[in-house]
Amino acid sequence: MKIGVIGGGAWGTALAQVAAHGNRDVLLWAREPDVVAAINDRHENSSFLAGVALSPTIRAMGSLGDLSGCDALLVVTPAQHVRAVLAETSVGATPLVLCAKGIEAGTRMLIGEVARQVHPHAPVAVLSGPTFAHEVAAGLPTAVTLAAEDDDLRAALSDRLAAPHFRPYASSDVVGAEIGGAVKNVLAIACGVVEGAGLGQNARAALIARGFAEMTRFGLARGARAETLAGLSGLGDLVLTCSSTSSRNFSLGVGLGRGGSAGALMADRRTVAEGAFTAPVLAEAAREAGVDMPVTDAVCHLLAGAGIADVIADLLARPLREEGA
Ligand SMILES: NC(=O)C1=CN([C@@H]2O[C@H](COP(=O)(O)OP(=O)(O)OC[C@H]3O[C@@H](n4cnc5c(N)ncnc54)[C@H](O)[C@@H]3O)[C@@H](O)[C@H]2O)C=CC1
Ligand SMILES: O=C(CO)COP(=O)(O)O
Repeated sequence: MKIGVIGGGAWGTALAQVAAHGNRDVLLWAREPDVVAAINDRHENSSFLAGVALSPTIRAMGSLGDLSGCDALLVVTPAQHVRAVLAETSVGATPLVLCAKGIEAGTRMLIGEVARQVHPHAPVAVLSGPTFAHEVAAGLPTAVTLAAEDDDLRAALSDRLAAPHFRPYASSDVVGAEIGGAVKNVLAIACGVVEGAGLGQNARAALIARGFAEMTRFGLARGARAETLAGLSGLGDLVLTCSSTSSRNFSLGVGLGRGGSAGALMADRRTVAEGAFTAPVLAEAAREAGVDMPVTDAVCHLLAGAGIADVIADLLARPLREEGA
């Protein structure tokens, strides 16, 4: 199975490195000519994944047309760009493995829904989980959820992408795998705020637990399975990104918690903090589904410039409720 990767950011590059395990050929499309040149000439991506010696069997290209002939395409651009990039890619019935974590603004579509709309004949899979790109690229042990409805596709992709340090767990719950990854980015911003504002470890643990309740309510309303939400792509990734400044979303939250404005914190950054884009659309989608997501709403207010003290006070002043409700 010849793998093509769409997106030469940190995660696309790390996944190309995984797929190149055992000196297998991998094609990688990157948007930036300097990234294409650095990968082909020096086997490095100093722009997005500095300090990693890439496999020489990874070949980078600047034209999406060069990916034709691949047996599966990993889609690893930021969520808000997936539609445009897929529309430029000749896909046909080639399986698409979606690795971006987010919900499309405007349409409120999960990325799998976007992919199916743009390429109705392409089977869709989702790869998601607790996976800091730099750790994966360094060969540290990592486990992910690999979800696809089709049994054969799931097995073929798991076999092809598994490596001694990279362990996919198969699932047929595509929607569940997607929702965990999208929602945890928003909750990671909230946990970063707790850190930045010095609200303490108790508050962070409470946010993780109540955030997971929120993720579960939304996921179940959208057809996800509870065990997927409690697995690697849901709870696993939530715990990772809510506890480390290696997370761009958590770091954005730390900045907000210290009193920075979202605009200033997001300006000029070359890397993506998906939660900032997902939060408003997730809040809309939750309202549409009749699901209460107070932490997500709080993140939206903070991103829109509300003061931390007011947002925290509002969150804590909500009526008391049953834990399982
Ligand atoms: N970095 C990580 O550790 C992980 C990232 N992800 C997800 O992977 C996706 C990609 O993130 P990263 O690789 O981290 O990106 P990154 O933050 O390292 O780099 C930004 C990427 O955005 C691309 N980009 C910017 N403008 C674009 C446009 N108009 N059209 C297409 N692409 C554009 C850049 O070419 C670059 O590849 C995100 O959804 C992220 O949540 C998932 C798991 C781990
Ligand atoms: O998704 C990730 C780890 O699983 C990366 O998180 P950040 O995008 O917050 O850095």
